[in-house]
Amino acid sequence: MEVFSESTIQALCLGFRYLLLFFFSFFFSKIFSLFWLSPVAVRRQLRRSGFDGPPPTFPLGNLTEMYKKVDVEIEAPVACISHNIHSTVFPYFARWRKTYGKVFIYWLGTEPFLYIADPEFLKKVSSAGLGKKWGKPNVFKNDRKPMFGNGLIMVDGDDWTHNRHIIAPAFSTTNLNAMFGMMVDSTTTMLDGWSKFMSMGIHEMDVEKEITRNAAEIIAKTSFGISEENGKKVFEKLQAMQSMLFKSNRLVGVPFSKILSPKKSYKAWMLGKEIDELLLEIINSRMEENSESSNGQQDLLGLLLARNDYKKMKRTERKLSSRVLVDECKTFFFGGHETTALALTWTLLLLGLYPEWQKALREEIKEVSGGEPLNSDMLAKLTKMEWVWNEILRLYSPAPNVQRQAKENVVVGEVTIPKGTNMWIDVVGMHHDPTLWGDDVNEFKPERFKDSINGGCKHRMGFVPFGFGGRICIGRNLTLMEYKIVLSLILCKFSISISPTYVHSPEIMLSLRPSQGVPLILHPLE
Ligand code: HEM
Repeated sequence: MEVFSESTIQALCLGFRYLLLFFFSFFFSKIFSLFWLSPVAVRRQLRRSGFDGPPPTFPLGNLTEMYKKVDVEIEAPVACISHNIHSTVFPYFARWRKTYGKVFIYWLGTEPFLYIADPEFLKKVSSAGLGKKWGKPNVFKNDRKPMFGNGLIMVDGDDWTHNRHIIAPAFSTTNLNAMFGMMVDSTTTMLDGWSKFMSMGIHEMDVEKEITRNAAEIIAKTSFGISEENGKKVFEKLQAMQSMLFKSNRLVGVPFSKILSPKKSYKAWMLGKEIDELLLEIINSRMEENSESSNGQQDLLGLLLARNDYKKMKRTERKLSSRVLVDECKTFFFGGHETTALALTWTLLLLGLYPEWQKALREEIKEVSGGEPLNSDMLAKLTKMEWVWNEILRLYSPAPNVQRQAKENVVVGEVTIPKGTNMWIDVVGMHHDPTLWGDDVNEFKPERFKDSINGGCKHRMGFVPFGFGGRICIGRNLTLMEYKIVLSLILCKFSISISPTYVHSPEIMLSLRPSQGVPLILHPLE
């Protein structure tokens, strides 16, 4: 018996075809609108507001020009080290600035970015961005997910306010002082290793590697109470992921770019998963113990876990999920060691280059400590060291840029920045701008910070190594303390000079790093 007549079946097939056609048209029109029409509308609006920039192509935006190979002259070692690094690390920005000025639009794929190297404009943006108008760019949240997840550095809105409020007490003076001993111990162990090498006649070493490992150990112990062995595992995997995600040019902002490099995306995802599992194990065992760290003070993980204790929670508060806990740990593990290690590494390089400053710092340490072991009160008196610290953060800012995204239309002075527009604040560009700092902008002159916390910069927003506004770096006091401890201990034990094998070629790999390491020659002091 026939259930459907032939004509009914034909009508059903036709209907199905129309449905499919409708579905595909709808899907493609959505994609077209999302990745083409909306960006074009944003571009028109920005141009109407007076922002120009290099013309983008679809779907790469300006990536082709950004990734164009430039003949970077690997600088001659040591004798010709120049601190004029902006056009080396951001050649495309240096080029575009000549044509379009210090504020212009460029495109990462189909994502509009407002490039900013004008502190006055940044000031206006910053004061217009109170509340929740500015957040972190979705394109980076997605791209850097395996690295930071929804940790403090990436999260926005109420979640950011909530998490920052919980985390801030971990950086109180009491907690920082309690970390002092651990920082000294880790560093002393590292330096004992250096002394052993020297007793075997080995005087040259790549200090970047050593300092980075030490900084990772310090953050693992002080913030999470993690054993050296577990800390090392997390550290190695994070390093592998960083190199995978940021070492080569990628199609950030290009629609479906992850599908275009499936192997890389899969590897990054796998590494992210392995780190998450390791951290989850650590979190669970801390939960079983007690939310207090072993030495009685509340470290970062202790605070996060205590916050999750039902007995201490307010009725309106939400519990932090395991996902959030893992993401915060990842964020702090990475953010907490890499930048500090780089600041120290660049410092050692420059102290090798300017022995008069090495001598001045050594004398200051001697004067402040009177030959006694360092303590936290002494650190505050190391003022010349603080000038050097600031000058390093100016010339070789470990965080070379800061980004934001307009979460709604934002009025900045006379212009409206449309919702969805990203901002790229070129920290290196501002720190090397002669109109802000004078003709000696590319010289190493720590004394410029002697009488001014801004180093004599003509605009207070021209020096922003730790970002600005409410989202200023939460770890800035911790990092300065670690910097002073590690540097003091090194300078008291060794003299530093630069190895003739050193090649000066700073590169951006998320942070600003020496691409070929920093081989130094060390000698024990009498
Ligand atoms: C020389 C060392 C450091 C530099 C140059 C540095 C730089 C920065 C910058 C520029 C920002 C602002 C990012 C933005 O606004 O988008 C930031 C935020 C942050 N930093 Fe640091 N940082 C350093 C050390 C540290 C340390 C030691 C930690 C942790 C122990 C840390 C944790 C964070 C976190 C969690 C944020 C996000 C804060 C928020 O959005 O509320 N940083 N850092």
